[in-house]
Amino acid sequence: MSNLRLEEKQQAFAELKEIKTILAAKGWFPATSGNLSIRVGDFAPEQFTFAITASGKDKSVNTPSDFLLVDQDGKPTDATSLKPSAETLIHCEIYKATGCGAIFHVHTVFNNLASELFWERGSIPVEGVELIKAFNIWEEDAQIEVPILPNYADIPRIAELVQGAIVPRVPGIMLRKHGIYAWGANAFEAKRNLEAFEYLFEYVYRWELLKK
Ligand SMILES: CSCCC(=O)C(=O)COP(=O)(O)O
Ligand SMILES: [Zn+2]
Repeated sequence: MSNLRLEEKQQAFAELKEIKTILAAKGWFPATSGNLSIRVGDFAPEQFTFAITASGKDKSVNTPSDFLLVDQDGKPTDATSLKPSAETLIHCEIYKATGCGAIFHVHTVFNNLASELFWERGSIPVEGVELIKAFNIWEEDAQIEVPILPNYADIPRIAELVQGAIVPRVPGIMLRKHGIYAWGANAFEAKRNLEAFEYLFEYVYRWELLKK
C-alpha cells in the first residue's frame, strides 16, 4: 500500500471512529445495528474505494478492528479477516448514484415509525419545517418527500432499487421498519443530514399523532 493510501485510510478510519462515538452516545446503534462509511481517494462510478464498519460489531465500543476498506463492488481491498457490513451493497449503490463522500445508516424508533406510517404513500412527507434547510433547501415552506424502500431480507434486491429511488435534493432513503441511510459530500455533511432526518422524522410522527 502506498504511503498516501495508508494516510488516507488512517484518516478515514479516525473520522469513522469519531462519528461512531458521537452517534453511539445518542443511542443510535441499538443491538449492533447501523453502519457507517467514508469514501477514500478519487471517485469514478466504475472505480472507487471506501472505508466501512465491519459487520456485527457493537458500534458503541471502539476496537482496533472496527473498519476495513472495500471497493466499488463491496469487496475488501486488502487481506483481512473482517467482514464488511452486511449492507455494504447499499452503500455501493448510493456512492455510484450520488458521488457522495460519506454515508451513515442508523436504526431509530422514530425513523421506523415514520416509515411505517407512510409506507403506502411510498415516501415520508415533510413540509415547512425549518430544519429542511440543513439539506441546503432554502425556499419558504419547502416540501420534501423522503423515499421509502421495502426491507427485503436479500440485500442485493434492495440495492438494485436504490438508484431509481434517490430524489436529487433529498440526501437520504428509508428502508421500511429498518432505518435511514443519509449521505453528504463529506462526514460533516452526512452527519448534519442524518441529524436533520432524525429530527424531522420525530416531528412528523408526533405531528401526525397530535392531529388525530
Ligand atoms: C441487528 S442489526 C441487523 C443488521 C442491520 O440492519 C445493520 O444495520 C447492521 O448490520 P452490519 O452488518 O452493518 O453490522
Ligand atoms: Zn441496518
